[in-house]
Amino acid sequence: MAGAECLSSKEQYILGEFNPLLPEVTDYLRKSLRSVTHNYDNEASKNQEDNTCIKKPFITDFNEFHHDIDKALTSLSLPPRFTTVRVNLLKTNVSEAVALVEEQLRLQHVGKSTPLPLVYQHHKLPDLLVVESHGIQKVKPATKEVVVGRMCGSAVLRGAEVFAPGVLGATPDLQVGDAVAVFADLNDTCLRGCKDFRGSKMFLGNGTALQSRKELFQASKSTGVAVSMKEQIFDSPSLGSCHLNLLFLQNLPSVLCGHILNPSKHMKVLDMCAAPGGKTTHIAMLMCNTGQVIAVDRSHNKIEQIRSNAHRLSLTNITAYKYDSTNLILTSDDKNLKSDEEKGGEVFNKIPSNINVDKICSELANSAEDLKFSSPAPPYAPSSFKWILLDAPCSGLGQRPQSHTKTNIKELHSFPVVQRKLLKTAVELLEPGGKLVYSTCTIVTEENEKMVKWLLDKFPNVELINTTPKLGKPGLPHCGLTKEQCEKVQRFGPFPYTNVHVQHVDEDTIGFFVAAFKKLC
Ligand SMILES: C[S@@+](CC[C@H](N)C(=O)[O-])C[C@H]1O[C@@H](n2cnc3c(N)ncnc32)[C@H](O)[C@@H]1O
Repeated sequence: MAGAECLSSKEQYILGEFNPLLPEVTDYLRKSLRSVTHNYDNEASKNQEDNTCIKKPFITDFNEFHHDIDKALTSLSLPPRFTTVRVNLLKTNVSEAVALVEEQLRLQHVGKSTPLPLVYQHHKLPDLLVVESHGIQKVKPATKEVVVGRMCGSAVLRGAEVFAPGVLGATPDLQVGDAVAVFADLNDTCLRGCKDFRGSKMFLGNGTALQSRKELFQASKSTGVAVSMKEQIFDSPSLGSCHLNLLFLQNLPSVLCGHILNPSKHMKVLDMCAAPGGKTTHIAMLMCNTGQVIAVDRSHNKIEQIRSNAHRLSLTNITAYKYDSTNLILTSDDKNLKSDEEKGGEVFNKIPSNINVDKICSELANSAEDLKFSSPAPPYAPSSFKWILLDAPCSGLGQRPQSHTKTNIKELHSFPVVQRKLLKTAVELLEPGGKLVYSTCTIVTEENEKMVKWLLDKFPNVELINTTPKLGKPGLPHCGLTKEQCEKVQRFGPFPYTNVHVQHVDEDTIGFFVAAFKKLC
């Protein structure tokens, strides 16, 4: 495997220098993505032989990518160097938000030798701040160590502290105040309470222990911050708990989705796979807290997350339902049922308990338009919505950073099946003239370009429309879409570089794909 380490051949891994995917998944992607570029080359050379005009590659980045897909996949083990934060413009403005973030960064930066990260408004998304950090740093591991799980490790790489439940192992004599090196267990082999972990691990940085070994492992349930990070090998800012009602940490392409959907105020929007509510709350904010965003997710616990995020951002135009979105269409049996519970939907009160209900009612009364929404529970009649977002469950292979991802080929093949069911439902629920936005956070063509092709073939009454603003690259060629169609969708990653010299925020994001459709009749 050129340019990428295979997990298992080594004990200690270096950030950004290994491919986190299973070998079988790497092979699958190598074929899928390489055949795309090879086909392109074949076509180009055929044109040359025919003496017709030579087609210029319309995806220039993939020229370079073509030569080293394996290297590009190693970028998945690195976090993006640019952290993006959405501003709740209903509660603050961009310059105030920049000042708040800068203040937070100054507090975190005490004692560090690197310059403060830059903070600025995104060049095309008015509600997005970019925090530009310095990427990989040289840090020498402290002698004592703690080992954390992969999820906790990814969070630390994106600027989080180490929380006690994420800690798996620690040096025997660990005391409060000790300097500790933090490692991530890459193969899930570290047992809780381990004293000297020898499995595959990656150094994340040094911190100060806020809990002793005894506190971490003797208590039945350890909570709170276990290690406060001081020097990270990747200097992502820690903004996760900062000004929770004003700022929302969100990846750039996710924020793009809300802008592409661009719903009108006082209208009704369906978010079919909504939890934890990042895009739902953005859409609700873009609608200035008017109208109604119906947020559906099939997981009960995750519905609570939508509710809590809506609450934290003071958004009252979101109604969340636990429901399987593949069954969202009203059938004749459903019509005979009366209550929401009978219909199978679990309703979550859209007004959080500590919000002044009288005030909200009087605000709503001022907006007669809003009153027409009486929180209808699913299922819904066909053609019920003018705006639908389907941020589909996907293989997630664009997420960054990833460490030793467990997704296997069987799982990879399962996602297009559910995506097709959800897309079919979405098209039925869309009213003629309505807009559907489809997105995934994966780089797999079967879930992206090829899914768009499937939809267009299956539903002749649906048209692919342009997505704006343009921040991503066009879709990949030779997946069934024409050049014009490729230019309408947006693809982010995998990027053909693995280091921190990327200059532009739009070229160092998670892997993502977004397409938009209009229903004609
Ligand atoms: C990519 S995540 C959505 C992220 C979300 N849109 C956000 O921006 O915060 C996909 C979600 O789809 C949900 N899901 C998967 N299958 C579903 C189904 N059949 N019906 C409804 N939700 C489903 C999962 O529980 C998961 O929360």
